[in-house]
Amino acid sequence: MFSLVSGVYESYFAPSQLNLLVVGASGAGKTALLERLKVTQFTKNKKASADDGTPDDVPQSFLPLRMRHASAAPKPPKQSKKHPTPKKKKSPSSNNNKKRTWACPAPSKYAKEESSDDDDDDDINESETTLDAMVPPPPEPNGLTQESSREISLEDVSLRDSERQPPPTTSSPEQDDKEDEEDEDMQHDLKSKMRMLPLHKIRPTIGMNLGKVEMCGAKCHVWDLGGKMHDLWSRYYQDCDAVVFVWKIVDDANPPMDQKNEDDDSDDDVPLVTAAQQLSLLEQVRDSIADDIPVLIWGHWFPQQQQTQQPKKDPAFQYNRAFATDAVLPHYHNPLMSVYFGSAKSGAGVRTAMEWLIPTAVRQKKFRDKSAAQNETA
Ligand SMILES: Nc1nc2c(ncn2[C@@H]2O[C@H](COP(=O)(O)OP(=O)(O)OP(=O)(O)O)[C@@H](O)[C@H]2O)c(=O)[nH]1
Ligand SMILES: [Mg+2]
Repeated sequence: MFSLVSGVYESYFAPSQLNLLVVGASGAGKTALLERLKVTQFTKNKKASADDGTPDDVPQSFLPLRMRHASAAPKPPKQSKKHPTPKKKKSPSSNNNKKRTWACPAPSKYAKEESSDDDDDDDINESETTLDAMVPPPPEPNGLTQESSREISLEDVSLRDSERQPPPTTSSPEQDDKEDEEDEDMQHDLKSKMRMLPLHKIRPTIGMNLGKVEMCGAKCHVWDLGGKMHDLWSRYYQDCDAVVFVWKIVDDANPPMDQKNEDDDSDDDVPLVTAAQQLSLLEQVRDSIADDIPVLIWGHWFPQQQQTQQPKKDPAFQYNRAFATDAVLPHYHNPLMSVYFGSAKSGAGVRTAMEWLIPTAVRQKKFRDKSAAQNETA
């Protein structure tokens, strides 16, 4: 009887849980986007509910081309609890009030194994985030155990963002703070009494940042992976429900002055990233992610890129040359892939983009769960 009641609750009333993977070239603005998500006010009636498009309602064009979970062991229809999280500790470098913890974003198949003393974490605090977490990636789909995965996991990386020295900057902290205050005026969809972490405090990610954000009624575990670790991204593909590919809008023929060359040894400057490199990365991700996983390409516009080496004659011309939709979207129509533009700094476009992605991901997840259950009974 209890299982029946809990099953009904899980199916119809419990909030959805999603694993959201954020990837993109180093310096593209993934962590900045994560920070923006935490302070963004989403539309109340955009809640992704169980009724938000049942699998039966999915048009033929939404049906997956490759069923990711069809051959794998079916997942439970819902994650009743969130991933196990070791005890939290404050990062020594933390200069704000956010909690910084070490965390393990274990794949959903291990969710059952977590202990009951994690219950106090079940309610996701939207402002709670695990920054700079060095975490073991999910196990390989080829049967590697977690232990063996750890041998080559991100834990092996000895550097932590928090242990680094701040980069040499041309502006003083006072100037940065003043700029941040000025930016307050142009914020979009900001939660009341909330303020985004200042951009100059965001360090390059070594490993992964785990953010827990509630968006459109879904509890999302946001995995923000370091761009320099793209060889390890594939470990997360199997267990994600949606992907955000952060595309920094650049003009290869006219790079901004404040970018550095790849050969520069310093990790702290924003690396030079070209459209060609990003396209190559995007192709790798797209080839590896199952077709039934929604992919949001987030075209990230950095205002300072207007300071290019050559004076621009026509901004519209330059913008069009920098980013053409044809370059990033496949030529076939895939309704599970979309491009949105905006800025993490101001929040412009963030709400709209996520209000497409999250309900789509919830619906796709329900479809996969139902298909997996059908395969099990067949
Ligand atoms: N002006 C401006 N700067 C931004 C914006 N987003 C990020 N930045 C800056 O760009 C730099 C890189 O941003 P990150 O969010 O750390 O980039 P990332 O993709 O997480 O990079 P990795 O962690 O190295 O993979 C930071 O110094 C930010 O301050 C933006 O919207 N506008
Ligand atoms: Mg980062």
